[in-house]
Amino acid sequence: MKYLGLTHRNHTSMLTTQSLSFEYDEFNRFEFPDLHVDYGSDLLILGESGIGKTTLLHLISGLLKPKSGKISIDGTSLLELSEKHLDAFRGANIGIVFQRPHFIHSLTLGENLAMIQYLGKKSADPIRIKKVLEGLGILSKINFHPNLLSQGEQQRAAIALAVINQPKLILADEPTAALDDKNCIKVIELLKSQTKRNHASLIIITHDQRLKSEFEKSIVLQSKLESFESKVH
Ligand SMILES: Nc1ncnc2c1ncn2[C@@H]1O[C@H](COP(=O)(O)OP(=O)(O)OP(=O)(O)O)[C@@H](O)[C@H]1O
Repeated sequence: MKYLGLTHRNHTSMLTTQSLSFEYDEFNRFEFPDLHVDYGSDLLILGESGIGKTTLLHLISGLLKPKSGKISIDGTSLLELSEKHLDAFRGANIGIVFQRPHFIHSLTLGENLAMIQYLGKKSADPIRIKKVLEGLGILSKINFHPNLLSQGEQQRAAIALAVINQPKLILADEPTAALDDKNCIKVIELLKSQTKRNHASLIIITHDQRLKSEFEKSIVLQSKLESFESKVH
């Protein structure tokens, strides 16, 4: 495995991963490059379909357990947390923009956000909900059920779900895959501005080459258990 160092290893990292490996089966084995993402920084992780991008994102968020390696987020060693504490840690510190948004369809958009506050053990904060929706240009949809939102509105609502609890780390899985160029840039700008507003760090994983020019730091996952290459533009 080849890995060219990307960011500086230091104690200011929001996220560090070390020697992460994972396997689903003998055909799907992965060794991932070490990541270092500083507080307030962005990182783009590129790679073609099937290379292991979603797997890496699920490892970083604790949804999958690695075969070996270490993950530290804001100084907490993820793999040392019990299941219960891991769920609570994720709810409070990590916001995930999933490839397909995870809404509760029987609740309105506002109620979905209130539910995430509840699950993240945050106090109910309707003012914060309105502020986030306003920042994303969808405050008028607060009382709508998610299936009544357009695709672009659903994408923005997915960002609202990820940032509502002011997570320290925002992970976005293919947030622009289904979007035209104009909306692609818009969504990236929204993710970046929401990240900045929350003083958080942002990791985007994608095969969308259009995003390359939008980020200073990027990593390319090149092939399973072979070579990973990283670049700084
Ligand atoms: N539960 C599973 N069991 C076995 N193999 C799996 C499982 N989940 C994913 N894989 C395989 O692992 C590989 C990596 O999957 P992953 O979803 O991480 O790729 P990806 O880079 O995110 O792809 P895409 O860009 O298409 O979403 C794929 O070949 C996939 O078939």
